[in-house]
Amino acid sequence: MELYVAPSILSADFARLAEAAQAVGGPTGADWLHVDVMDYHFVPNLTLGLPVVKSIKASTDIPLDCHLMIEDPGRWAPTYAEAGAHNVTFHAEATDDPAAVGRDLRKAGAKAGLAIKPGTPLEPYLEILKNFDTLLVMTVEPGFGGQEFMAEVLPKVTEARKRVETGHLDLRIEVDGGINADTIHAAAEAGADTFVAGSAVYNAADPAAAVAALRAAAVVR
Ligand SMILES: O=C(CO)[C@H](O)[C@H](O)COP(=O)(O)O
Repeated sequence: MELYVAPSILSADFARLAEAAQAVGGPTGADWLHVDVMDYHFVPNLTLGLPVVKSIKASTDIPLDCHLMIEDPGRWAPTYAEAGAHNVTFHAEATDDPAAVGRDLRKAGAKAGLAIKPGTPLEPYLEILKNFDTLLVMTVEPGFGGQEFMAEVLPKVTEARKRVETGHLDLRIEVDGGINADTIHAAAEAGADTFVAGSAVYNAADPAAAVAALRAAAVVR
């Protein structure tokens, strides 16, 4: 599967989000633009919501990868699909019926993503992965950028990759948190194909070049 790099605008200047999107554009730039939505309840941080997602959508052609770190995703996730997000990912821990939310997202016109925190096992969700287009395995505790990569989470990525192969699933396996030039290869070797990177992209002098370098570093030979 083609490797995707998704810069996280959590590490960009929130007063200049259109510029942040433009900074990672171009033929070797971002495959998706990762937009972290936080509500002060599911995680101890607050970022942005629907009006800002709509404005970002209007400012770029890069497909938006919205990561909802919010409570009650059954109520809110489809509204991000209606706002034009390409991919809407919510947390398994935030709902009793993640498969239903995944189905609703597809009905609303988005790709559906299921996220799990570092301490959440994958096993209870293996049988519902057919309702999703992306599995997001968090490699830090959700809430903040700039944290250290948790390599101990990678066996879940490998387990997911095995299920994709044995179950012939059309599922991207995304990792998010602490992804940089030193950690991306281990995540790719474990089976990830989609890589969110915030500080490694937006703290770089040339964010688009940083995206291309990350993609190159992820290649498993
Ligand atoms: O979901 C997130 C935090 O909850 C961010 O996307 C993630 O942490 C990216 O930042 P960095 O690459 O700096 O770790």
